[in-house]
Amino acid sequence: MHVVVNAAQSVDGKLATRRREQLRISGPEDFDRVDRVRAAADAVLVGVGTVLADDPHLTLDEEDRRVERLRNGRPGNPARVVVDSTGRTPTDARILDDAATTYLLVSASAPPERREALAAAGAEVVVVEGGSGTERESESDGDHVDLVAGIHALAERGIDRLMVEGGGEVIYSCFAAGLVDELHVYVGSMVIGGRDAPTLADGEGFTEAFPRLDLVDTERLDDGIVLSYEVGDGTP
Ligand SMILES: NC(=O)C1=CN([C@@H]2O[C@H](COP(=O)(O)OP(=O)(O)OC[C@H]3O[C@@H](n4cnc5c(N)ncnc54)[C@H](OP(=O)(O)O)[C@@H]3O)[C@@H](O)[C@H]2O)C=CC1
Ligand SMILES: Nc1nc(O)c(N)c(N[C@@H]2O[C@H](COP(=O)(O)O)[C@@H](O)[C@H]2O)n1
Repeated sequence: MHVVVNAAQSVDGKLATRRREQLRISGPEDFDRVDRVRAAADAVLVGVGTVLADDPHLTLDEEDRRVERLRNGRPGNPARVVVDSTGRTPTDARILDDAATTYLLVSASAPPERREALAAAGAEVVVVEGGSGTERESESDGDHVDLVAGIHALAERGIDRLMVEGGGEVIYSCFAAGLVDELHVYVGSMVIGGRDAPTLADGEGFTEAFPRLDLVDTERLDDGIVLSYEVGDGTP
């Protein structure tokens, strides 16, 4: 599985305001780049925090890209994935419409009535049991979905290239589990501020063994810049 993380942040590293409302940091050129990255992916993943805050759709904007995917024997839109331990995704969330397959990765503790309600609303509910048996070590804290096992479950469903769009909690967990291969960050020319505003990587934070990144490209788009990294093996 190849995992690409993409997000947009302010110069001070925030993904949104302290109110956690959706904020357009990217401009049209960057949103077009994001659409290209989505089009190349088999699935786009977000955390339930992003679903609750943004009610995203996570489909392609550009019809030509959908047509090209269909011509190549792929679904018109990439699948959508939400990591949602207890099934908090609202049953009327936009992500549950029929524009694409939507996998909800829940943990074994998700109440059966929530699983049933979400399946009835159109989700493919996948109960992720901890311990994936892959070479990458499980980083589950017991409460959240075990991302390593979750990625394994997605791979079993034919997903080879996964785009992670956030938010900060999930991006941190992906790094902590050693799952990230590429990181693309759009830095918009703005300051958001706020100690409680979400950042690119929240969670517990690292105190050692910081993931090391190789800067492989920079591109000026709109009034900001895209920083593209490959993720190293942890050796400084
Ligand atoms: N500018 C940008 O590019 C983007 C901005 N955003 C913004 O980010 C904010 C949302 O981010 P954030 O609050 O961090 O939420 P996330 O989208 O990262 O979702 C976090 C939630 O996902 C669930 N989860 C399940 N498994 C895991 C796991 N292994 N690791 C971490 N989380 C897990 C948890 O809820 P539970 O315990 O219930 O399962 C957790 O609270 C919003 O304000 C949104 O607008 C979001 C995406 C992109
Ligand atoms: N790349 C990027 N730039 C921004 O400025 C953003 N606010 C986001 N947010 C992400 O995009 C999702 C919305 O997708 P839809 O337009 O609904 O398809 C949102 O949920 C964030 O993941 N991204």
